[in-house]
Order: sequence, then C-alpha cells, then structure tokens
Amino acid sequence: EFYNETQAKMFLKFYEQTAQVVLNEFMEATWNYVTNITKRNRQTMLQKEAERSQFMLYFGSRARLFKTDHFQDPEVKRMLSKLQNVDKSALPTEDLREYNRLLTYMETAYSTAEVCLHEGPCLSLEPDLQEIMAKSRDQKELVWAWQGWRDAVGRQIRPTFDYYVHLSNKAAQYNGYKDMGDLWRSKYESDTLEQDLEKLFEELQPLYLNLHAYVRRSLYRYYGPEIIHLRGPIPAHLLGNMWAQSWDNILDLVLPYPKKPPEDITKIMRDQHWKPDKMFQEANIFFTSMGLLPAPPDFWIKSMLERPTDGREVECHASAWKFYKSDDVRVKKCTEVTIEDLLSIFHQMGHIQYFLQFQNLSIIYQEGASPAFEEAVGSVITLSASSHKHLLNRGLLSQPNQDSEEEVNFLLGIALEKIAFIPFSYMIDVFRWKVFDGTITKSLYNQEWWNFRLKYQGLCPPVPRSEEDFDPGAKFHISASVPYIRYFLSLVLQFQLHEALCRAAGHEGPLHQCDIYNSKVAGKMLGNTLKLGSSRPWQEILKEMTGESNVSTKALLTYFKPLLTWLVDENMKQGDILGWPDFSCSFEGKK
Ligand SMILES: CC(=O)N[C@@H](CC(=O)O)C(=O)NC[C@H](CC1(C(=O)N[C@@H](Cc2ccc(O)cc2)C(=O)O)CCCC1)C(=O)O
Ligand SMILES: [Zn+2]
Repeated sequence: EFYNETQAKMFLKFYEQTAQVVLNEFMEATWNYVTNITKRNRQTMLQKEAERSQFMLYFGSRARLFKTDHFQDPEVKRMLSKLQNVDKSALPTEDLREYNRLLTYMETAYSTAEVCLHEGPCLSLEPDLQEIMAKSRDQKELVWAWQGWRDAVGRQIRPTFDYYVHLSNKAAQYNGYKDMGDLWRSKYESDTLEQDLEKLFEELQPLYLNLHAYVRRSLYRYYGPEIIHLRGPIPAHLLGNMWAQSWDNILDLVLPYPKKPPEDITKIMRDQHWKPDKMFQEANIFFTSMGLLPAPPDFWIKSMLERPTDGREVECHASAWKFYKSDDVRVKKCTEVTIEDLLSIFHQMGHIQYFLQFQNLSIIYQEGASPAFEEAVGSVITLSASSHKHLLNRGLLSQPNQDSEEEVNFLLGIALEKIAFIPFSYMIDVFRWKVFDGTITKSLYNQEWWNFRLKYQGLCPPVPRSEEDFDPGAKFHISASVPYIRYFLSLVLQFQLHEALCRAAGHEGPLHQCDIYNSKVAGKMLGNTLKLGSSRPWQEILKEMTGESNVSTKALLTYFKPLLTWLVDENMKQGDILGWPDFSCSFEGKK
C-alpha cells in the first residue's frame, strides 16, 4: 500500500510521461479506422484499444491504493480520483475483447448502413437520406426513408443491444458504480443531477408546448386532417429530420410571415462558390477575431473535411479529435456546402478550440469542465455566427435590417433548431438510464422508446412499430454508445455563456441580436475558462465566468421571450391547445 503524498506525486508524473504515447497511438489507430473502414484497420484499432485498456487498468488500480484522506495537495487527490475510473477497461480480458467487438459492430453497422431503391441505387444516411428528410414534402417518400433507415440499422443492432447493456453494467460495477447510467452521471460531479435536470426541463416546457402546437397547426394546413390531428401527437417523419430532433428544415412550412421569407443562405454560399475548406476557414476566423487560438497547420493537413472520393468507407458522423500530441487536432466531416453544415462546423471548431486551450494541462485534466461545457463552447459561437448582424457583416445576407415580423421569422428559425431539441436531448439518456438500471427490459425496448417519444416530444411513429424494430438504434449516439445528456445541458448552458460573453463584449439590446465576433474581451473571458479543462469542478468554473454556480434557463428564456409572446398569442387566435390529450397515432383505429 502506498501511503505518502511524495510517492503519489511521482506516480502521477510517471503516468503523464507514459500515457501520452499510449493514448496517441490509440487515437491514431481509431482515426485510421473511422476514415478508412477496413478489416485490417479494425484489427489494429482493437489491438491498440486493448493496449490502452491494459495501461489504464494498471494505473487505475494502483491509484486506488493511495490513502489520500490526509494528503495536503488537493490537486493530487483530484487527479488520483479521476484516474480511478477506467470505464470499460475494468472488464476481464475476454469480456473486454467481446465488448469492444460489440461496440465496433454497432457503430460500423450504423456507419455503413444504406437503403436501396428497387433495382436502383442505394442511399446513405449522409447526405442522401438526410436530404430527403430535410427537403421532401411528399409524406409517402418521407415514410419510405424514415422506415427504410430503421429497417436497415435498428434491426441489425437489436439482437446485440441487451448484451451491450449487460457488459456495460458489468464494467460500471467493476468501477464501483451501480450501473453504466450511474457511471455516466458521475461525470457531472453532482449528487442532485437528475432533480436539477428535471427542473430545467419543467422550466422549458411552456416554450416547447407552444412551439409544438404552432408547428402542428402549420403542418395541419399543409398535410391536412388525414395526417395531422390538432389535439394529438405529430407524426415523426414530417419534421425535417430523421429523428425529429431539430425542425429547422421545415421553416418554409411554418414561417409566421410567409411574405417575408428569410434569404436562402445555402444558395448565397453556392453562388459565392463556397467550398468546405472556406467554411472551416470562416469558423477559424471567428475564433481568431476574438484573440482565441487558430487551427494549427496539422489541422489543415490531417483533417478529413469532405467525404473521400476514392471509394473508401468512412464514418460520416462529424467529430472533432485530439491526439494527445501538441497541436495535433483534427475534424472528420463529410461536409456539404449548406448553411446547416457551416453552423455545424462552428460547433466542431469549438471542440478544437477547447483541445488547443487545455493541451498544456496534465493529461488527466485534458477534457471539458463537464461534457456539457465541451458541447456548449462551439454552440455559443454558433449563436453569434447565426445572428442576422453577423451573417450580414460576413456577406451572407444582403438585407440590412430586420423589421419586427422578420425578427419573429428569424427567432422561429432558431427555435426550430434549439427548442425542438429540448425534449429530444432530455429523453435520450433518461431512456438509456432506465435501460441500464433494468427498469426497461429487452422485451420492452421499442414500446418504451415510443412511450418516451410520445410523453416528452409529443410525436408518433408514421407506421406501426413492433419489438422486431429497435428505433433507438437508428440514432448514432445510441449505436455508438455516446452519452447524450451533455447536449441537453449544453442547450441551456450555451445561452448562459452567450449572455455573459455578450455582456463582457459590451453588447446592448436584445440578446438574439448579439454577435461577439471581434471581441477580445469576450475572447479573453472564454479562453480563461477553456484553459482550466477539468482541473476544477465545473460549478466553480461557471461561477468564475458568469457569477452563477448553477446552470440556469434564465438566459435562454430571455433570448426567446419575444417569440414566446408571439406564439402564445398566435395559438390563442387559432384556438389551439397545448399538448396532445388525444394520444392515439393516426394509423391506429384505421383498418
Ligand atoms: C472523437 C469524438 O467523438 N469527439 C466528440 C467531441 C468530444 O467529445 O470531444 C465529437 O466530435 N462528437 C461528435 C458530435 C457531432 C455532432 C452531434 O452528434 N451532435 C448531436 C447533438 C447536436 C445537435 C445539434 C447541434 O447544433 C449540436 C449538437 C446530434 O447530432 O445528435 C454532429 C453535428 C453536431 C455535433 C459532436 O461534435 O458533439
Ligand atoms: Zn459536440
């Protein structure tokens, strides 16, 4: 048993020196696989993962031997406690090999799935099926894409999912947690997390219910009473997105003032010959305009910014990567020239900025203050980048100002992305936590999934579902075992940070007109927060930056106040009710 603090410090120093090599090799092998899905690259990745796990287990188990109660240095205690959670590496060798095979199988099944037309071409999710879900207004075609994707992915993943759950829980228990949900929640260093989340969700309900009622009315006008019930849930294939998680693609169907449509920025980008590289440069310029760090040379050399044209199979789900090597950070994205992809690139470059800002910390602290902070950084910048003022200033809009009706149109567009996302981002992990804790057993997976979709989002499947289906698996993060509650918390946090940065930048006027571009003061404030990584509890970091030590919906509600007023008034005028008391789905009762 090691006792003294000096030995603990030497132990941590030793970890630092050796971890960098092991983690770098693991990241390179994983990158090589996801950017070139071959059997050989899979084998190499699994081999490097096994080495990483052995390494983490060695240090994790030894970190438990220190009795830190009487240690003086809080850093040593924090670092040792972080080292102790080794996640799946705690599994016995055979179980770990099986678990990694499972994880790779599920994620690869998702990434290579396609839907084939009769003797016609096969369509991938990105960009083909996403394009149909976003643009088609033919509800039969939408049902075809919606169902086709779930048949192609969900059914492949269903048979393995409960074994994944079993091994996940086993790994969590080896780390001293009740189940994997418990381990995932522990990242937030809070013993009131679930209650806090529920409170945030309740506070945002009025906003969501009013948006839901308004969108339902608009879809009723377009698709008719056969398809839409004004007192019922909305069919999930009509919302412009494969998972109905964000509804910004149906803005044209629900525009409050159709006589004042917003300019088509995708068209403007294409007319100006934008290319993926320029889109990443545009995001990079935003960060450097605030005095934040530029993407380093390796980023431009080693990233995969477009889907390869040499026939390679790749994982197209966008992601940002760090390699535990100074200035080696990359993005993998199958970029299309659209405004949606441009804004998503700001999100990825937010991850990159965090990686660059904390790269001089101990490896143990090279992560976000919490997973929600990691997700919020890029989204905060996106709030400024999507403002009318910024897009005008960058030549992506030509209309100089917005009258009050155009402002409602604008806010509705942002709400379709952000407010629609509230219940979706909340329920994904509330569902998974119940799967991990055994409340939701294998024979109930799909019907419980649709109970949650109805309860939280007020949605219905467009066609009957059964336990042959596994609709949760049709979402990347569930197939790839990536936690999701980070995105719900980030949704609230990003407005809180946006408000603090706008105040620091000296912004006056409505929050939704703020653009922190070029603000060195805001840049300094944000940079100082990112430099801390996870070296301090996120509550302290939040307090230092915003004065508040808890996530608060105040800023989000301020941002959307003008829209909520308009929605409440509009729903009253239409006599629309909030919620979906008649909860039957339209195909039910129909023979
Ligand atoms: C090596 C690795 O995995 N790295 C991590 C980062 C890290 O952990 O360091 C990473 O890059 N994760 C990928 C993920 C990608 C995206 C995503 O999945 N988004 C969610 C939710 C959402 C939706 C709308 C939105 O505006 C913002 C988020 C979804 O699409 O459902 C896809 C488009 C946007 C972000 C990401 O960037 O978070
Ligand atoms: Zn992210």
